[in-house]
Amino acid sequence: MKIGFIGAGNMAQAIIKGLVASETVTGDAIYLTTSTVEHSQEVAGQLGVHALASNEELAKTVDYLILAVKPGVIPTVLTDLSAILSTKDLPIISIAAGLTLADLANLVPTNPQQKFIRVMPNMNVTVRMGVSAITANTFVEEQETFTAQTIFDAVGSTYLIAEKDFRNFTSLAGCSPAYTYLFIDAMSRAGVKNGLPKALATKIATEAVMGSAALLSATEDETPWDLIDKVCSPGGTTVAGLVSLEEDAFTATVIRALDATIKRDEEMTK
Ligand SMILES: NC(=O)C1=CN([C@@H]2O[C@H](COP(=O)(O)OP(=O)(O)OC[C@H]3O[C@@H](n4cnc5c(N)ncnc54)[C@H](O)[C@@H]3O)[C@@H](O)[C@H]2O)C=CC1
Ligand SMILES: O=C(O)[C@@H]1CCC=N1
Repeated sequence: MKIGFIGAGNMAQAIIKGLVASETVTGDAIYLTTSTVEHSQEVAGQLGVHALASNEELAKTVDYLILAVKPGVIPTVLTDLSAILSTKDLPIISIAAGLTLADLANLVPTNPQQKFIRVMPNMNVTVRMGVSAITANTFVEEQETFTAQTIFDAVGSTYLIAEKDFRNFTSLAGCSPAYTYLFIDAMSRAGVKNGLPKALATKIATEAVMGSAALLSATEDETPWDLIDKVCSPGGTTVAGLVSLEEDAFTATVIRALDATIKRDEEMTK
């Protein structure tokens, strides 16, 4: 199976690295294009995959096509592929935020039965701990959805969800690595304020967050609040910090931030 990536920036590179590391496909089965041939060759060389000269050539070559360009670039890319898509049965996977299956279908008027699969991954695919949502239009066969799932299972976990839940999923998984890094960095700055070197403080905060997530993930029937209670010694240090966080509306602030991502996704769809 040959997989093609149109666009090879943050996300495509993360997926390719994870896919190759998982040995689901070899670098030899992966093809990419970027905005210039020189850049494509440079990135492909770094990743050990093939660069092709144009998006048209890529679409002719591969069995599955992954659109990994910014959402605003997708209309141009699909218009350029219109002729090929009218003759070739080529499932297209889009990872773009804010573009629905219906939006994508409207961009390929030459093939009213064009197969589109929508995936919302996150950056953690780089270390094969991504969380990806998958949905497909009615023209996609079960086996093809399964193949898309296999690609993203190789770089983390996948959830087949209804398209109506994509925005919610994007806020919880697609965007949240950025918020988690912000939290880690904030803790690390506190460490610096109180005398530790930045690199050491960041390493400690990162490992603390990683271990906390691993513990929560490993517990079968405990909620985050059950674990919070276990960390808070009566009259101790943690509860003092917890009260301070909630005085500053930590939970409400996070919910407001995720609501903002959903609102932005809605705006991008219009
Ligand atoms: N960055 C993230 O954490 C996530 C991003 N996404 C989605 O992934 C997509 C890509 O995002 P990033 O990788 O962050 O963007 P990026 O800006 O890092 O990469 C975009 C790539 O597209 C290439 N490109 C631009 N025009 C092109 C054209 N006409 N033909 C071929 N290649 C072209 C650029 O050279 C670059 O390699 C977006 O649609 C975004 O919504 C989805 C989930 C997470
Ligand atoms: O910021 C964005 O729009 C993309 C989608 C999810 C993560 N990054």
